[in-house]
Amino acid sequence: MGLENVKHVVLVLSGKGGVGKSSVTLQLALSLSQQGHNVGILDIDLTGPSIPRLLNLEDKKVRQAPGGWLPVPVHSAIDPGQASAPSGSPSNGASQSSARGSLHALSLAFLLPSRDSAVIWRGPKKTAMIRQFVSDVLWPPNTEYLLIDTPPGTSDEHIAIVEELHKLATAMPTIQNGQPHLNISTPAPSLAGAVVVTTPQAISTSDVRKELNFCVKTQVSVLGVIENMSGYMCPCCGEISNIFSKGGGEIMAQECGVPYLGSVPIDTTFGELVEGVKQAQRTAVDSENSIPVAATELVERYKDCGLCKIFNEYTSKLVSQIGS
Ligand SMILES: Nc1ncnc2c1ncn2[C@@H]1O[C@H](COP(=O)(O)OP(=O)(O)OP(=O)(O)O)[C@@H](O)[C@H]1O
Repeated sequence: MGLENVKHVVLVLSGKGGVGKSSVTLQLALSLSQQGHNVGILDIDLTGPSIPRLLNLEDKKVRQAPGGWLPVPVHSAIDPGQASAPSGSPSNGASQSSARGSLHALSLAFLLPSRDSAVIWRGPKKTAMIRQFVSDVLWPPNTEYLLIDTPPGTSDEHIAIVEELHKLATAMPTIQNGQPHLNISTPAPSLAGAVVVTTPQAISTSDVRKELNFCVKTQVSVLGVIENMSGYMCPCCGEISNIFSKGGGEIMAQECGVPYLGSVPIDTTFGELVEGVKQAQRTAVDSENSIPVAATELVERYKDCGLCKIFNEYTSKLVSQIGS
């Protein structure tokens, strides 16, 4: 069985490419971590993985441990005691930061020889890879939320991941000494549901409706729709201009009878956060955990991004919806 250490699994889906699914996954993860939760990101976009790039971790490789693959650490947890430690105390940077949970990530990109390696796989190979991602990854103990970033559409990767997660949830008891035995030391994670990302335009919402149908057919509950790139927030005055129109995601959610989480404007500070890191900062390595400084500091720098407050609100809603 896999995912023993994971409590809740959330899929991030969209019908169209480029609508900001990976960006939403990343921001949900950063925001959950800021709220003190231990988080994992599993990137199952096998042919176009974006998570390593967004995390500034493109050159990292997965390590193999006796029981499976170890996901790449992005930042470690800081407990409330450490966070409030007086300045001048022995420091790993914790005294300047508030409490937070850990963040780890896994992507096929961390297993490929180079960042330009093309993945040209037919369905069965993709399905086998997804199965391995579910069964052979050693997520750290107490991983509360595993966010799964998916490719656009409803293809092999989606069918495979949902099948595997349903299999875990309905794991049959084994027979031991002639009696049915349920191994309660390896509890199954709950498939909490899906966050569905769209942009406001009809060209995106019409494809996202298919994604919602996929959820119905595969019995995945929809936690909420996010309308991304919903207007542009002026960095000077904060005023929002509706470049790609507005409200299409909310109307679609109403018509399909699923919850609407809210909208996310286009914000240039987010682009600067993930794209604007200079090469020197990308390659500078934090000696303590051998992760690029740009990645370990991402959660702190995200606090200055205009979208941080919005995502904090949406993750709080999700956390209370998912429950314990
Ligand atoms: N709200 C936003 N404000 C500013 N930039 C954004 C926003 N959302 C996404 N972007 C930018 O848009 C681009 C596409 O986003 P992203 O890679 O998350 O899309 P995707 O839906 O995951 O794409 P794919 O088709 O690869 O699955 C990225 O450069 C990202 O930084």
